Formats: sequence, C-alpha cells, structure tokens
Amino acid sequence: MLRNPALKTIHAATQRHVSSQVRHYSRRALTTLAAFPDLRMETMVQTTPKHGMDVIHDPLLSKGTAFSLSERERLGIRGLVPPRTQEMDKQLQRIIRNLRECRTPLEKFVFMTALQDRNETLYYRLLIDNLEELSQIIYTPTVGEACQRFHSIYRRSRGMYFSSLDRGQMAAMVHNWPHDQVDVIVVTDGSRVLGLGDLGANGMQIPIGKLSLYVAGGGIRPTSILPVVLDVGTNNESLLNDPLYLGMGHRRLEGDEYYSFVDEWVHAIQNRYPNALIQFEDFKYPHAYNLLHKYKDNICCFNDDIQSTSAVALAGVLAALKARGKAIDDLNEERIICVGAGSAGVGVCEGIIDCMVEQGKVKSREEAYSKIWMLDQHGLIGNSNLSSSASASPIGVGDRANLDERQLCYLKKDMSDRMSLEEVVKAIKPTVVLGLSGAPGVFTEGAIRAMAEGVEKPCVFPLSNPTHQSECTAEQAFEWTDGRAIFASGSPFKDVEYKGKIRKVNQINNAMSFPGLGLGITVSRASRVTGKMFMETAITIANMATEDQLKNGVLFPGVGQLREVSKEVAAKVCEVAYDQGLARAQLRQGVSLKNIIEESMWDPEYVPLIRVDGHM
Ligand SMILES: O=C([O-])CC(=O)C(=O)O
Ligand SMILES: [Mg+2]
Repeated sequence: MLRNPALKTIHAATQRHVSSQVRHYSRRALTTLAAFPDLRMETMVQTTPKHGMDVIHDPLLSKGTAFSLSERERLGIRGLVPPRTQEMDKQLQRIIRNLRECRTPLEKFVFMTALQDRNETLYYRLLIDNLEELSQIIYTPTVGEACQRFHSIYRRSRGMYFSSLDRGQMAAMVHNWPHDQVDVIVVTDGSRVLGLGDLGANGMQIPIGKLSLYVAGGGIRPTSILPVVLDVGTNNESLLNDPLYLGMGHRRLEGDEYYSFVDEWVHAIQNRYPNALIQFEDFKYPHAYNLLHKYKDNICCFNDDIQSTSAVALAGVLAALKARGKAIDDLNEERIICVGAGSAGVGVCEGIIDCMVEQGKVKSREEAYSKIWMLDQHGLIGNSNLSSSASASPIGVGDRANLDERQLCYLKKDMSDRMSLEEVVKAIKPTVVLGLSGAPGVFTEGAIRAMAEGVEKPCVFPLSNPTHQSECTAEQAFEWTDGRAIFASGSPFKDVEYKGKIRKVNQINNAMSFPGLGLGITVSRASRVTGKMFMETAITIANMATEDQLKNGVLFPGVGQLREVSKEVAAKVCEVAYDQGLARAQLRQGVSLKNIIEESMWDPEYVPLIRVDGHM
C-alpha cells in the first residue's frame, strides 16, 4: 500500500513503474490521470505486478465485484467479473444474508474461511463491523470444533507447516513464505488446543483465528501475519488412526529431539524475520514454560496462554475489586482458588502474585503465594502427610502428576493433599474462584453454593475454552449464588435473566490483550516482550469500565469493542517499551502516542489498484 498525499506523487510513481497497459494510456496523452478517474480524489493506492485472473484470485488484492471500470481496464480483468460494479456496502449485504442462512456455527466457519480465501478486505470489514457475533465463529468457541474437524473441512492452505520431515530444511523453507515483511507470527504445536487436548496439525485453525483478531482488533496488516504449525506428531489416537488426518502420523517428538526441532524453527524465522513478534500458543505444560524461559530474554516473543491469559485474568480480578467497592491495590486481601495447574493456571496465578508483590502490600513473594490455593486434576495441592480425601476429588482420581517447582510454590502445608474444591471452599471462604482446568463441570453446585455463603459477591470465573469446557455455566453461577455472582468466562455466554433481572456476563479471554500488545510492539519495534507490559495491560483493561458498568457487574468492554481496547493497550505497551529502553522505532515528535497508534492501524477499505512492472 502506498500512501500518497499528492496526486502528482502517484503520477510520478506510475510513470516510473507503469505496466505496458498503463503506458498505452499514457501515450494517448492521458498523463493527467484522466485514465484513472478513480484516483483523482484518492490519497492512497495499492500497486501490484499482477494482472488478469491472478488479481481476481489473490485474496489480498481481490475486490470481488467491486472493481471499478477503470480498474478492470488497467488490470486486464474487463469481462472477467459480472458487469455491475458493486460497492462494499452491497457486498456486505449479500454476504451477511448468505452467512445468516448457514445452519450451524461450523457451516458459518467454513463460509467465513471461504470469504477470507477470496477477499480479505471484505472478510476483515465484515469481521470488524460484527466482531461480537463473528469472533464466536472464527475464534472461540467455534474454532475449537473447526480444529477437531480440520482434516474434514479442509479446503485450501493458509499459513506454514514445519514437520518432522523438514528437519535441516527450515532455514531454506522460511523463504517460501511470499511476504518480506512479517510483524506477527502465531505458532502452535497443537499439543493443548484450548481445553480440547492434543489435536496435532489440526491446531492450525488457532494461529489463523488469533491472527484474524490481530488484524481485526489490533489493526495489524493482513500481509504481515504468519500462522505456523510445528508438526512434531500427535499422541491423539483417533487422529493417528484416521487415514484422512493431514498431519504427521507418528507420536510426538519429546525431549532433546523436540527442543532442537523448535530451536531450528526459531533460528530459521529469526534469520528471515528478525523483527517479528512470535506468539507461542497452545503448547502443553511444561513445554510452554520451558520454551518461554528459553527464548523470552533473547527474542521478541511471549506465550499467550501463560502471559496474555494472566493479564486478562488479573484485569478481571482487579476490576472485580472495584465492582465490590474496593481499590485495585487491595488485591492482597483476596482469597483466590485456582482450579487448574497447567500453563494457563500457573501463568494466571504468577501474574496475580507479581501484582501483589508490585503493590507492596505483601512482605514477600511467599506471603503472596499463601493467598492462592491451587488444585490440579486430583484436588488441592496440599500436604500428603495429612489425611487425604482423594476420593472426594472433583476432577477424578489417579496418580498425581509430578509437581514442579512452579506448582509447588502453592503447596499448602497446613491442608490435606487432594481436598476437593468444595472442601477447600468451606475451609478458606474464597472471594474468587478461577477455572483453568479444561474440565467442564468442575465448579460444582456444592462448591459454588458454599462460596456464596461466605461472601457477598463471589467472583466465579470459569475460564476454560471453548464454551462446553467451561467449569460451570453462567446460569449455574447465578442460580447457585442467588444472582450475586460476578461472572466471567473464557468463552462467551449470554447474559442471564434471574429472578426477573438481567445478570451481566463478562468474557475474560486473552483476545482482549494480545492484539493490542502486538500493535504496541509493532509500532514501537520493541525488541522484547516484558512482564511489565502484561502488568500494565492488565491495569489498563481493569480501568476501562465506568462506575455504572461496574455496579451492574460489567468488568470491562466486550470483544465488540476490541479495537478501542487494543488502542489503549497498545499505547501503554509502547510507553513501557520506551521506558524500558526496548523500543527501536523513532516516533514522530509532537503527535500523541494514541494518534500514532491509531494512524498505524490498518482499516479494511478498497483503494485503487494500480498495475506496476515490479515492486515499489
Ligand atoms: O483461544 C482462546 O479462546 C483462549 C486461549 O488462548 C486458550 O484457551 O488456549
Ligand atoms: Mg491458547
């Protein structure tokens, strides 16, 4: 895309690069751009060396039926599309009507994917204008089903796959990606897709969906994103046994083999795209942590499930403090239960601990750990020397996985190991219960009712995705707390009518954090992603709701306002990047950070296409 404040600049540019077709017009004394009536009032044009069918079939260039006559002429597509030029608003009417005729969410997903594959400008316009509704299709919850069915609904490739066959080849392979500028990469190994477990290469839909939100919510350019799957195999038996599965049909690489595979990829990517932000997504525990700690101080990267989920969960807890008439620096007074000790559970709790320590109201990190009770799939992480009640475990019994030092920080020496959620609730009277377990129904009626007896406004946050993996439903949360709950879930629920009153639900999903973070990193060209950026993101989001919204149980804006949220988050992340000396971009003087952010956000609109002989 070429920003051109003066037409004469366009003219000069086209003179330098004009294709033979345009030259043909020039020779006919059309040097005043009379051949480009669509350019007269324009300040922006897009150039391409392509013409004919190649333009129509390139989703980054195609306008479908919206090509103007003069564009059709100069791009050699006259007669190749229906004669009537249909502007974007008409296209949107048609698309929305067709979309609403799809019967199931998965059909809508396939429809949206097809649109993205035909015309990205229109896809993103539709998405931005209907973010709340359509994020539920291209993102959670429907994207979960799309991953499970990926190999059946597969139509056309998007993104890049690096598989166990590609070891030793990755440095060359990265050059197969057609774009020289990449700002954001989302990469998964598909080992823990949402709360759905190991989905192998089918996990590709997750990076694609996340990156769609980077574009729609964070204004990153669609040409500057790269979805990646590292296909190191799968341990999912049904995929291994499915002849139609598209990923590698062997078990997962583990140990050194696994880490050297990821390392080869990281180096290959760094070589071609040294400035790109890498988002690690849906890696199982403890790989997620190990990779984060290996790379976070050396390259510009973060783990979404650990750090972004942590930022938004912290934002939810802080906003809920305000909703209960407290200040956000009263965090140390909370008693928090976290059900789930995987990457998201541990990450969320670490963010809360960091914030307590930062606020200075706890004397030590150890004191902060004493405010959080963590349960894994066997129950409370407690003292196994005290009498155990393993059979009462809310999420099944079995051998407790070996706990590592991150999880052991939360061990409660004075309480029995494996106590059930209800037992823990009765013992400690929590103010907040967080669900990051991927185990639906773990927030039992007994546990939530017991919680509601102990506090006026219990914060019930079942954060597992997609919706059917949620630890309880919104209806249950309000019913079991007599409508007093402050409710937030990872995937969307509808507001609930309880005893004649509408009870508000919130969505605490890392989507509120990563698009703004990516925008801030891209604008500042920050070299690293830091813990401070996530902490400030949390505080920024926690301060977005008005007094009235808080009173009504609304903790912060919904996904529908993602662009606004992202602007605020991006401005804060930029500020931190400059404060921490990590920013490499020179910002224009005399223009506010917010304005710079806003101007840098890509907005899907059609701009005149000009054919050129080479790249400009
Ligand atoms: O994708 C989402 O909705 C949130 C997320 O990262 C996860 O659950 O792994
Ligand atoms: Mg995730």
